[in-house]
Parts: sequence; structure tokens; C-alpha cells
Amino acid sequence: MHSKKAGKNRSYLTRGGELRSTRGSGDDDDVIIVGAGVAGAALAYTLGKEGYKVRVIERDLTEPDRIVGELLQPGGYLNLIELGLEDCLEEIDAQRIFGYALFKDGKSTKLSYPLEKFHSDVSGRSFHNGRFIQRMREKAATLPNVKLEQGTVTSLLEDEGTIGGVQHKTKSGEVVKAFAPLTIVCDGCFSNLRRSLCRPQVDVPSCFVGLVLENCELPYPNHGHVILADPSPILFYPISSTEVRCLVDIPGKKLPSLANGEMAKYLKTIVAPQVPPEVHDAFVNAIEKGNIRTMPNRSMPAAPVPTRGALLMGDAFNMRHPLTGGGMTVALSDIVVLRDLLKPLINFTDKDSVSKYLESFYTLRKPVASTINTLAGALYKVFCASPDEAMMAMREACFDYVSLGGACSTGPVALLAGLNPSPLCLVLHFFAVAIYGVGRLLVPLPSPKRVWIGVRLLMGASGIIFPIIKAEGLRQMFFPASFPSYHRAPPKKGSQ
Ligand SMILES: Cc1cc2nc3c(=O)[nH]c(=O)nc-3n(C[C@H](O)[C@H](O)[C@H](O)COP(=O)(O)OP(=O)(O)OC[C@H]3O[C@@H](n4cnc5c(N)ncnc54)[C@H](O)[C@@H]3O)c2cc1C
Repeated sequence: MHSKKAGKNRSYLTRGGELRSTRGSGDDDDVIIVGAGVAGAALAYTLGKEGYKVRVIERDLTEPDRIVGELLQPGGYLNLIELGLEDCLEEIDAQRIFGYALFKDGKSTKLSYPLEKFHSDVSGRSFHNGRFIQRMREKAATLPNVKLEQGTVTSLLEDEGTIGGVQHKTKSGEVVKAFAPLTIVCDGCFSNLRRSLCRPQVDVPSCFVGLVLENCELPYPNHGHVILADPSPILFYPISSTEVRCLVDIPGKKLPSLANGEMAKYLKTIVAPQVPPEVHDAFVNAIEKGNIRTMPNRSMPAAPVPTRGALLMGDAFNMRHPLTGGGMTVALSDIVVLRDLLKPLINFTDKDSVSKYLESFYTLRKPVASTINTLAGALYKVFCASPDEAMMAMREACFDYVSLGGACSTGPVALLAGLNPSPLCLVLHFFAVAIYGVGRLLVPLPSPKRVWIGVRLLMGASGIIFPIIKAEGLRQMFFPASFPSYHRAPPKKGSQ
């Protein structure tokens, strides 16, 4: 880790053009960032590069070892380039991802990302999450105006509705306060600090059980694999040149016990028979090796409570089902939006004006975030097995629709890849799948039973997508420009 030595003075040019030197005390920080995970580390580098004095407080600066955030979509990779962080994917044995393979009842179909228009380097990337985060932390810490320190933030310092900084426990156990005109909370999916900054409605539709498969070839190298299994999807993708991540979705919050062997039994008897034969033995070996990890899959629409002096970013702010691997892409895209908004500001001391101005962040982020969020929620529901014949017909229709190729394949894949931030396009494809499903039920002969299944399919499809759109905010999603905050100008220089 490239951390700066305490007390070492280095000079840097501030946003106002004045030459400052970094100081150990950090009492004139422009921004405090809580958490140096995907969002916090990328944000620290981004704001540091913009010339702000950034203080990052991270609970644990050692390399994380987690089963989350291992596949970055091409849209996320483009954001990484935009932020100048793409070299953080070098030297970590990251693998290039060119699309997905979808499996259903022994059939498979390959869905390539539409990357023709991009530089040959652009594709998805998959890797060990901890290695990627560590590279971003190291890169942020190379900037003289970014100070990265280990500590656990215990609360936000609030005075009459304005956040003035944080209280945190240092590595040595001392409880201290840190002040800055802007605090950005990026403390992840289990955030303890989000409560006052948003209205959290966390849903946990399922859990992922994670295994690492060694020495096996995936049927489609350099592709993500999604198995439409019963009761719910199974994912495979490489995370290094020798390892494949497997994530098994288990609906609900309750998991078979790891301790008494129920989980291993479930994986061997229910899941193993459904995985592609090419990875079967490696899958069983991974179960026997015993390194089984679990994570709840959370989803939470963004419902900010705009607050002077503070912002929420990353999973602390907004979560979606990880089936489509969209979380990091949303977080990085949000950072690009925020960076562009902050560009005209010299500092954040006029908290009132800055807070009002930053309300536009919530609308400007919507095209990318709501497309990825809605797709993740809708696809998860469609991809789960169901006792309802109509929902099984929808799942079948989805598989066959994307297998048609052409726009039926590239359209949905571009949405998933974060390459087409268009909620309208998403809704059109979703209902095209539903209508395709109904059409197949009615051809060649529409029996009353099949007509009824078709009606239920349409009702089921609507029942899936409309509540997600409602939670995302219909107007923000489809008519963002109708919000006054969308057009808000930065505060005048004199007021900062
Ligand atoms: C099972 C699973 C699989 C996923 N797979 C993918 C995927 O393949 N692709 C993808 O794009 N997304 C994926 N995601 C989502 C992705 O992991 C998140 O969107 C992403 O990690 C969010 O980044 P973050 O910085 O908000 O949170 P994190 O990366 O979790 O970082 C939060 C940081 O805050 C620190 N912290 C927490 N509390 C405090 C505190 N009080 N004080 C100081 N520091 C604190 C933590 O130590 C941590 O370093 C997955 C999610 C899950 C659950």
C-alpha cells in the first residue's frame, strides 16, 4: 500500500490556483469520503485529481476478500477510462469478457456485447474484487492531496440539518472528529450511516452462494454464463486465468446451514445436476474443498433526502440485484456525473447553494442507473423458475427472443452492458419479449387455455416491470428534463 507518511509535506495546486502543502491534521479538507471500496476509492482519486483536498476514512485498508463486484460491464469499463482508472485492471490477472452465454434445459445461446463501435480494448472485465479495490486505493493515495487512513466512522456530525463531518474511531482506538464542508458516504451495502441521508427500503429477494472452481474450462471462454436453473439462476465467470467464480442464487433470506453440511448437500443434489457438464467435476470439487461463501442480494431504490454538507454514493445509496453485474457500473457512472457537476465549483463551503445545486445529481444519474436497476430487477424475476405456467412461458420466450439474434440479442445485451442507458429501450424490449411469448402461445391454434396463459403472461410481465419503474420514479426515469434541478446552474463564484 502506497500510503502517505504522516507529517510529510507535499505541495499541490488547489482549485483556486493557490499552492498548498498537505498536512497531517487534515483540518482544511474539502471532502471526507467514508469507505474506500469501489465507489469510495474511485471517487477519492477522481476528486483528488480535480484538485480537492480529500480525506478518506476506510474501516479496513487490507485487501478485501469478497464474492462481490467481480465482473465489470463494458459500460463500467468506459467509465473507468473516463476517470483515468483503467490501469487499475492491469497486473491483477483480470480477464476480458465479451458477452454472455445463456443456458436453458440443455440448450445454450451466445450473446456478444455490441462492441464494434469501440476501441478494441473495450470489453467487460472480471477479476478478484479485492485486487481491483487495492489498485484503486493505491492510485488514489499517490495523489498528494488525498489522504487515506484506516478508521471506522461511527456517526455523521450533524448540526441543525447540516453535516459538518464525521466522528470516527482510529486504528489505535481513539475516537476523534473530522470536519469538512462536504462528506460523501460510500460505506457500502450494509451502510450504517445512510439512515439520515435517504429513505432506505431494502429488499432481500435472494442470496448468492459463492464458490471458486479451479482448473476448468468454461463452455464459452471469456463469457459470463447464466444458467436458467430451478429454482433460480446460477452464474459462472472467470476471475483469473485459473479460477472461475460460481454464484448460485437461492431465493429468500434463509439459506441451508453451512455448519451442519446442509448447504453442501443442497449444492450437490439440487444444483450440481443443473450445471453444464464441462464444469460439473470442478463444481463438485469446489463444494468438497469447502470454501463456500454467502452474501445477501439486496436491492434498494435511490430515495435521497438532500442534506446540506453530505451525499451518498455507491451501494449505500442505491442497490439492485447483482444478477446482471451492474453495481460497479452504476457507481462509476455516478462518479462521472458528480465529477462533472463539481467541476465548476472551487470549494464546498456555501453548503446551502452546493446542496441545492447537487440535487441535479439525482436526476442526471437516472438514465444509466434506472436502466441497469430496472433490468436487474426484471430479469431476476423472469429468470426464476415459477409454479405459474405463464411465467415459465415468459422465461422461455426471453431465452428464445434473445436467441433470435440481431437487434433481439444486441438490444438487451447493450442494456445489460451499460452501453445503452435508455429506459425506454428497456421497456420496449421487455414488452417485445412478452408479446413474442403471447404470439407463440396463439400460433398455430389459440385454444382457450393458451389464450388465458397469454393474458396471464402479459399481466405477469406488467406486474414485474411497473412496480420497479414506480420505485425508480416514472418521471425521473422517462422525463428527467422536466425536473427543474436537471437544469440547475452552479452557484456563483462569489457565493462559494
Ligand atoms: C453477491 C454480489 C455480487 C456482486 N457482483 C457484482 C458484479 O459482478 N459486478 C458489479 O458491477 N457489481 C456486483 N455487485 C455489486 C457491487 O459489489 C457493488 O455495487 C459495489 O461493491 C459497490 O461499491 P461501494 O463502494 O458502494 O461498496 P463496497 O465496495 O462494499 O465498499 C464499502 C467500503 O466501505 C467501508 N466501510 C463500511 N462501513 C464503514 C465505516 N463505518 N467506516 C469506514 N469505512 C467503512 C468498507 O470496509 C468498504 O471498503 C455484487 C453484489 C453482491 C451482493
